[in-house]
Amino acid sequence: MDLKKYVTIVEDFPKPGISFKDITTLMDNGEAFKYATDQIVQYAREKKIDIVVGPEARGFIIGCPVAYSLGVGFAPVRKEGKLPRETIKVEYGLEYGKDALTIHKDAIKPGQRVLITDDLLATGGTIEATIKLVEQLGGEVAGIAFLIELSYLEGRKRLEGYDILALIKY
Ligand SMILES: O=P(O)(O)OC[C@H]1O[C@H](OP(=O)(O)OP(=O)(O)O)[C@H](O)[C@@H]1O
Ligand SMILES: Nc1ncnc2[nH]cnc12
Repeated sequence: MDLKKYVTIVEDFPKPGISFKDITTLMDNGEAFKYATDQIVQYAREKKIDIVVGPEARGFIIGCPVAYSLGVGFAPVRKEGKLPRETIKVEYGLEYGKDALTIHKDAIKPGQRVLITDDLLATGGTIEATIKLVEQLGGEVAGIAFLIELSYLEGRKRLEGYDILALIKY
């Protein structure tokens, strides 16, 4: 299936100069969403994953159906101030901004094999921060899966040494 045809490109959103890749037109198509999810599930099975971790908000959309299908848990990474219990925090930069990400301290057990999921790899800041959170808790990043990679932003360079799956590339 050619997943790229389900992504809608919106120029100059949310700021001038950003070519926004809108995945809602992939998600609202049952066949395309299932196909994309199944591709990631297949990848995750080979990696023998114990838990899926995804950053808000779009990392949840990709990660939760994958975790459900694998029969493993999902641990949310959220922006600062959203998780109610004790957290650890990492600051990061975005293609269009700056923020901090947090995870509950007990979300991952030391030695667990983790799949990190997100909709899109841009500069890599979000996933670099997510990796730091997982590793600070003693998790092993066994794989990282995206729907989309913006190759021209070279985010992959920041994730050197990690195994990456990207279903659609620009
Ligand atoms: O590779 P990067 O440069 O870090 O950019 C990619 C991130 O940016 C978007 O999330 P955003 O922070 O806009 O939040 P959202 O998912 O809540 O819309 C996207 O969903 C990725 O998580
Ligand atoms: N160009 C882009 N399109 C969609 N989501 C993004 N997150 C960061 N950059 C993005």
